[in-house]
Order: sequence, then C-alpha cells, then structure tokens
Amino acid sequence: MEFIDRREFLARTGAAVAIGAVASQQGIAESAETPTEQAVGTLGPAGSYSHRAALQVNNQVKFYETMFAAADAVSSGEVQAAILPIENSIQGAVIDTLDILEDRDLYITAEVNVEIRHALMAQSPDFTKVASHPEALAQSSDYLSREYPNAEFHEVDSTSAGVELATTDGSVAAVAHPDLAEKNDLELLATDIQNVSNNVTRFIRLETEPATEGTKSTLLLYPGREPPALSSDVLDILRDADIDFTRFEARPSTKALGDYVFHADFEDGDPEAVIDAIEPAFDWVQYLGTYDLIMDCR
Ligand SMILES: O=C(O)C(=O)C[C@]1(C(=O)O)C=C[C@@H](O)C=C1
Repeated sequence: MEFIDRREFLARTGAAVAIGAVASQQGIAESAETPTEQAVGTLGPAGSYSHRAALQVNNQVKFYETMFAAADAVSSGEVQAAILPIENSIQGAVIDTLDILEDRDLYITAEVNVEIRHALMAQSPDFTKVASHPEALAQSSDYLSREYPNAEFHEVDSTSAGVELATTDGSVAAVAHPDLAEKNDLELLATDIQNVSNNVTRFIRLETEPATEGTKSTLLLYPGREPPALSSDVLDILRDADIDFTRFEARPSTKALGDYVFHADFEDGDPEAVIDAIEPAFDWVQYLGTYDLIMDCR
C-alpha cells in the first residue's frame, strides 16, 4: 500500500498541523492553538509505525513516549482516542497494550492493519550499535544476527526514537520505516529486513465510550477458580456457547502462578447475549467494545 507523507496528507486535507511535544524534534511544526482534545495520541516521536497507523484514522496526532502515556491521555481527556499496536504477525501479542486493556477503563472502537517493512539506516555503514523498539528488533532478528553478529542491540521506546539516536550518534544504526532515512539524512543500508516479508501489525483505537456498532467484539474473562482454570476449560465454555471466537490470549492474573485473565475476540455475535450466556461460568467478564476494521493497509 501507499503511505503518504504526513505533511502531504495534512496539506491535502487542509487540516491543522499535527501537534506533539516530540514532533518538533523531527522538524514538524507544532501548533499551540490546535485543540488537542480532537487529536489521537500515539507512540512517538513522528515517523513511528504507530504514527502511520494513527494517520489512517485522524490527521491530528499527538505523540507520547510510551503506550501507557498515550492511554492515560485518553482517560484524562487530553486526546480523543489512542492508537496502539495490539498484535503482530511475527511476534504475536503486544503485551503493553494487553495490560492497558486490563488496567484502564477504555473501549476498543476500531482496528487498523498496517504493513510493517523494516529498513536499517545509519550515518554510515561503520556503526557498532543497533537501536529500535524491541518489537522491531525481534521482527528483524534473523537479518541482524546474520549480518551484524557483533553489533550491540539497544532497545528504545519506538523505532522513530531509534532514528533520533542514529541522527545524533554515528555509532548507532536504527531499524525503522525506510522513509525515515531520507527525512533524517541517514544512509539507507538495507530494506525489507523483517524475518518474514509479510509482516503486519494490527492497531486498535481506544476511547472512553464504546462504539454503538461493529462486527467484532472483545471480552476479558476471569475464571477465578481454585485450582486455576486451564485455557482448555475456558475454550470449552466458549465452544459450548456456540460463539465464533477469533482470538484467544492468556495473560497472568498476577494473583498466582498459572492463574490467567483471558482476552477473547469474537465476530458476528450480540455482545450482550454472549455475555449473558457465558457470565455464570466466570468470576467476572469485562466488555472491551464492539468495532470494525476501518483500514487494512496491506
Ligand atoms: O516503534 C514503533 O514504531 C511502534 O509504533 C511500535 C511497534 C510495536 O510496538 O509493535 C509498532 C509496529 C511494529 O510492529 C513495531 C513497533
């Protein structure tokens, strides 16, 4: 798919310039007058994959150093919504986002799929360290360990934060979207370095109120049993309720070893009826929203 440059996008739509404390570091103007409550918050600085996903739903983007900070900005009303990665086709679940879904009173109101193609960039080929988001380093681990077995790997808050490091430190290379090389005067050393060429990350939009309609719904399920319920026990309950579950993830409940909170997505079911059917089998069931896939950039 074709991603358009953010400034080009804003110029085309005639929208206000995107805002963000970190945006200025990438040379993108800030506008103090822009009402941030209309913006979406996401992981910055500018040029992160989260930024690319956010532009698919809103042309005003505010950047945060962590996904937790972006989610908190929704709760406090600083921004209207947050766009966060939840699942990658190579690395699986994005744990920070699953934790945010458990800990914050927010709803999923949309999802966006974005193709992820990583590139390696630096001031010159003579670098000794590679900096990037841990997910991006893991998604490119085959290439990096094969071509740069002696490099030191440095985890930073986002791929674009890695690019910022590479622009100020000649010993650092970054793994990020290839567009960021030219924008930051870095040499593009390799493209398409992800372990599997078909690399896609699914992002969700989080808001304080649920959407009124959609084809997919997400629930958190806590069996609260002693001894703890197994995934197979929970799957049996869901199967017996005859619901078309499309994703099932277990996260530690933090109460005891082997005790889990389950994240489950299902399609084409009435969430109220589904909750009524399965609720008696659980200690608690939390509704996380009903939503549609609004952009599939693959
Ligand atoms: O670091 C970024 O650019 C991000 O937006 C984060 C993130 C992630 O957490 O998965 C998003 C998409 C890619 O899978 C790699 C990194």
